[in-house]
Amino acid sequence: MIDISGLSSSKHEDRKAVGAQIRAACIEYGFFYVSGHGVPQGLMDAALEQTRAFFAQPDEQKAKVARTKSFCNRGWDPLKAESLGLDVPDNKETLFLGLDLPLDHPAVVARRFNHGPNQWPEGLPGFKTTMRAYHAALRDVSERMMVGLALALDLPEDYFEDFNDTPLSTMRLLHYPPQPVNAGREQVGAGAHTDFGALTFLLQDENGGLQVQGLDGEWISAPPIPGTYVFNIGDAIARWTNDLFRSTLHRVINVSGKERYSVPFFYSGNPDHVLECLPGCLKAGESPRYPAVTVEKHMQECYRRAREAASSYVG
Ligand SMILES: O=C(O)CCC(=O)C(=O)O
Ligand SMILES: [Fe+2]
Repeated sequence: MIDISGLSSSKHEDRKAVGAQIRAACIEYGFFYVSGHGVPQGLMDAALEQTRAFFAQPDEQKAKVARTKSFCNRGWDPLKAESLGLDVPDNKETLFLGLDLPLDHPAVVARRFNHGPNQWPEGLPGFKTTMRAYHAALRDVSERMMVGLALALDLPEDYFEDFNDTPLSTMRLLHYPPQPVNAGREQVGAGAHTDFGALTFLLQDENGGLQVQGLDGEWISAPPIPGTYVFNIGDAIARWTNDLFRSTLHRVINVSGKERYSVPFFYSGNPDHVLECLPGCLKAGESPRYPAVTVEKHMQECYRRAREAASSYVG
């Protein structure tokens, strides 16, 4: 558990102390809980409440905002439309939201990957206002966390300022129906995967089900701790740090017997930003493992791989 409130301190040593904790956790696990993030509890609760309300609607209603109607990957995917483990379909349904940009925004006109407007469901009072406020709050926390990462890597605190410009920042509302305790391989809420982008902040309800792979391959439960986020870094940061920081496998198996809801927020940064080995990440004698690539290209590659795997069993 890392309390990141020190990142907002006026004292450099307070900020640096948080950076040191982030460094240690990212090297060892790539996963930790975050407290002191400043997102009001009421907003976290409201985001989950609205998520339940969205999925409680009949499928015909949800299909009005189907992801297939969006050019920028926003909208609803029904149950079993995705396979994060790249083998069996995930027992979950999802609504993709993101930075809500109008059609005439330069990044949308230029067709930057995944940039564009959200599809907002109708007939859910407070849904749009809540989700917009939640997205803005998580964008703010993400910017602070990028300062934490800069400190963790002994870089200037404003090192990632460009990265934060018009960021790819996807929010997924997720609904996992219950599955049996002895669920076989065919039944997983979300198959084992690493996240594609830079940062993930996971808001989950009280039912649990997230598991993170430990160093010797065992699955460790990451149950909800009220008021906190489960945080992890994704493949972009692993790539950027030449795998000094770990992008760790995780999965979801909902054996609570109840409907489970969660809202991960994925922060991947400005599509034009170039991911290349960061200063200070090479050990003696090591050279960069990955060629430089833009965020956009990196994300497109990750999506393409997932899509190809999914199309092998979905219609
Ligand atoms: O729902 C969760 O707890 C985790 C979801 C997840 O790992 C993902 O969507 O990438
Ligand atoms: Fe994930």
